[in-house]
Amino acid sequence: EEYNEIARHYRIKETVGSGGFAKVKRAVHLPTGETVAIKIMDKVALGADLPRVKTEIEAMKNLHHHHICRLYQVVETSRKIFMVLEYCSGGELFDYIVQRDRLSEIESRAFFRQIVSAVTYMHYLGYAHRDLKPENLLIDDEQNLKLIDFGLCAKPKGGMSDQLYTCCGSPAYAAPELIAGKSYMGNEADLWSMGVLLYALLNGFLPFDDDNIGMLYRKIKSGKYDTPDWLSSESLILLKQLLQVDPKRRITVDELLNHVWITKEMGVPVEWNSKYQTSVLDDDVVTEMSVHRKVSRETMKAELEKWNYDYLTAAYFLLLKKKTSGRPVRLQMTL
Ligand SMILES: COc1cccc(Nc2ncc(-c3ccc(C(=O)NCC(=O)Nc4ccccc4)cc3)c(OCC3CCNCC3)n2)c1
Repeated sequence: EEYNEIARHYRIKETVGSGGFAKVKRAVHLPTGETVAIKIMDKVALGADLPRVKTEIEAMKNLHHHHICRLYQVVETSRKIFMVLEYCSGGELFDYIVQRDRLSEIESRAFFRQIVSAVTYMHYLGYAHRDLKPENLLIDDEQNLKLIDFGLCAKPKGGMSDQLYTCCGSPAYAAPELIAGKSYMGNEADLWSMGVLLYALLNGFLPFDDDNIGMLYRKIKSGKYDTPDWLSSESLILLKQLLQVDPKRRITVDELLNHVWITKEMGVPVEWNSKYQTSVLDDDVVTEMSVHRKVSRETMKAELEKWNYDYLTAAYFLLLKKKTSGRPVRLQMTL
């Protein structure tokens, strides 16, 4: 009976992944036919971590970016929290790299620019991610990356490093100042993780790796890593600026946006502003929904502008997604 409300509008399919507190299932939004991901969390299992989920949900309501996984709807029952999220049909960037051994500099640059766009957007809104790694970067059906935070680690800037031990998995992407237990700036730590990510894209393996956690920490703090001969000199320069052990000497997002490696063959700096403008409601979608619900456009607009993240918000975002993908803006069965 916990699934009744969610089952009214979604047909639940297979599990696509599970992590500490959550299980993620693929599902179909029945009124639009669109595929979504539903993250299911058990409130009892979450225990003291329940407030973190609420924080994350509020954060996601403010994070509207084409390279950040979108939240469509939240359903809370007595024992469960369901987050209806954007589904990425290409799976994890991690698997994509593993399948190809390593990516070319051209493909690495295309992906890395999207990561820079999403992270810069977050930082400008005052958020740090703290768990940037290929498992938290998903590929959508247009080969675009979508940043997620599966481990409930996204926190507003600044924070204690105990977050790392309690919620973030492998420290292979963690900045030296973070694992040293010092207080640290979330955005500086994100820049380090982006260095580890770029290294993983270009090489197909990690700059700092060891089965022994103590050895791994020593390698991270040393800041020394192998430089295979396929790396270009510009790649080496950028990696050196990102994987700077001293956070105060590390490159900043502003310097990253138009870095010579980032703009090479692209000609333009990274555009980090969001392509989504949620302030103005889309007329076609409002029309389809008001006709379907047999209410006036004004009534439907007023309802949508509450942004309750209920089934109306989900229908709106999913119809809008259909429209931008060139599919008909049509609602099927009763909404
Ligand atoms: C094709 O085969 C496949 C194979 C695999 C996956 C897919 N697709 C597919 N699509 C969508 C998801 C998903 C999206 C968002 C969230 C989430 O937790 N959002 C919350 C969120 O993003 N906060 C946030 C973001 C930025 C800043 C602040 C907060 C959770 C899951 C998924 O998950 C599967 C997991 C499995 C374990 N590793 C991580 C992904 N998988 C498809």
